[in-house]
Amino acid sequence: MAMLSTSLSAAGSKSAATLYSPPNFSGLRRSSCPKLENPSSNSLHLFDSQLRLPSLSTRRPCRAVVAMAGTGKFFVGGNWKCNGTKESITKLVSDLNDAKLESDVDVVVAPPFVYIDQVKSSLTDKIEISAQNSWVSKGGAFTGEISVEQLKDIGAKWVILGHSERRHVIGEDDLFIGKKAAYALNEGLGVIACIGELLEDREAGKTFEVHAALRDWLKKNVSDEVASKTRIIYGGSVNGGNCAELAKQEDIDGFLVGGASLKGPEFATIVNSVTSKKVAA
Ligand SMILES: O=C[C@H](O)COP(=O)(O)O
Repeated sequence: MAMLSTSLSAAGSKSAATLYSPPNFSGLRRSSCPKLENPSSNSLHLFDSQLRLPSLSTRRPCRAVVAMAGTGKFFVGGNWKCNGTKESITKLVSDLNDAKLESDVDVVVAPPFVYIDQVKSSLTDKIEISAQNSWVSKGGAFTGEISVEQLKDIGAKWVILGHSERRHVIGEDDLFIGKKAAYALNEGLGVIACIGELLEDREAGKTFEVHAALRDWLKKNVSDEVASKTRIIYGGSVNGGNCAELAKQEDIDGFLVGGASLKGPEFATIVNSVTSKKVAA
């Protein structure tokens, strides 16, 4: 498997939909977007830290206004991973509070557990808080774990599950991640579920095919409504320089950003890349 890159933001789930009272979603997808002339050379790759985006300049612009899936809102999550100190996080929160963010974007940040309370009490309420993990069931004698109930108690609205770093470094598997996701959703926490594509798909530039296949899978195995409501977001070296081009792509309903989310102004640029999605080429 490749490193994490594709995530399902499960805001379409019943529980999360209740939490966020989504407005009328159109669920419209572009149907007339022309195919890339040379998908293998033009397509984006999902990458780890060694790999970088290929040039996007040869990508043929899509002459269509993109209608977002899900709530109709772009979704940008900042995964701070195991980074930060009280001091650096104070600065990051201050930069985010000062930033001008497009209003029609769901913005979420995921600090390390120990800083959630600090962030929650100092960050603008326009940005919601996510955890980076949660326990698979109700809390109890599970040393070192954090329960969904505790996350809700401290004000978190989301949790990232299935991140490749937890799959490959910690050893979590699909079954365990699936149980965690089910528990969190059932308890009313939004889930950002991460699904890595195969390395050979990534290297063949099939990232967008993976996104489309995910949507098709949901359609066939769950329902048209869930397929339409689920936001499929992209993660993997998204930054201030490549976000606008990435945002235009069909079946990219937002981003999960790692390193670039640690810099407030750059993260704001990524959030505001939604404007490029709204512009008809
Ligand atoms: O959770 C985020 C992904 O692992 C991407 O991280 P990155 O933007 O630092 O490549």
